[in-house]
Amino acid sequence: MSVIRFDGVGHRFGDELVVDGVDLELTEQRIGIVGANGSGKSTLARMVNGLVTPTTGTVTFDGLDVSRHGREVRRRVGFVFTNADTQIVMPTVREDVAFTLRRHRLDAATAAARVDAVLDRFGLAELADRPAHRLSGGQKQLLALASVLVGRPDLVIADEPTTLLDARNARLIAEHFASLDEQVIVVSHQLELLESFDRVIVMEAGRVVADDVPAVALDAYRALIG
Ligand SMILES: Nc1ncnc2c1ncn2[C@@H]1O[C@H](COP(=O)(O)OP(=O)(O)OP(=O)(O)O)[C@@H](O)[C@H]1O
Repeated sequence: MSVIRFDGVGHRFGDELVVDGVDLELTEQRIGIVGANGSGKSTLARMVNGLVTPTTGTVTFDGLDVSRHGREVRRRVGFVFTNADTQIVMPTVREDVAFTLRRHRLDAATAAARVDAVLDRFGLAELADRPAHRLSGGQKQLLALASVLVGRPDLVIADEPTTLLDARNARLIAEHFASLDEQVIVVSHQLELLESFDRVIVMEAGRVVADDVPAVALDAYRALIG
């Protein structure tokens, strides 16, 4: 597993301090982040692959300072957003997954085989030639995950990947996240999704207020929100 370190990390948007003095060393395979709305979870997650730069302190991924080596880190760290529509860039399902590989310098046959394998893995093979924007919400989220995983990242970060889905699709996506071989960091309000994880971090007003195995951290969070 990769090692993600936060050393004295803070982030301000204007006058608002949204992440405040965070020190963390993350080495587990499945890491969850929970917290109330506006507690800084998304900002923290986005700092791991340089989508947001810390105002103070440093974030490193396997020793690489993310602020200085953003491109290299982003090659190894995939990001799945809440709204899969924002991630679809190509007309069809197959083209959208293949788009991730455009800079991987693979020959056409190898790239096609990798795309087919990931479409199969997520039950998208039959939809390969469909317009990506016309998939259901659950299928779009699977497509977003497939498009990230085809690039074989070391780490996948997902920011509330089930929020826009109905209960059935939320469960399906949750099961996928719980069974990935890759290292994952998942921000979620769906606490059941994180119960089988290795570690859960609880954020409150930009600070880490609990950091433990899920049974302990999720109880601390439930107590916090009453
Ligand atoms: N680009 C931005 N510009 C200005 N303020 C921002 C920006 N992004 C986030 N914020 C503010 O930073 C604070 C933390 O936001 P963040 O999205 O990290 O919280 P969160 O815990 O993920 O919340 P939620 O559960 O609602 O998604 C909020 O007050 C938010 O309004």
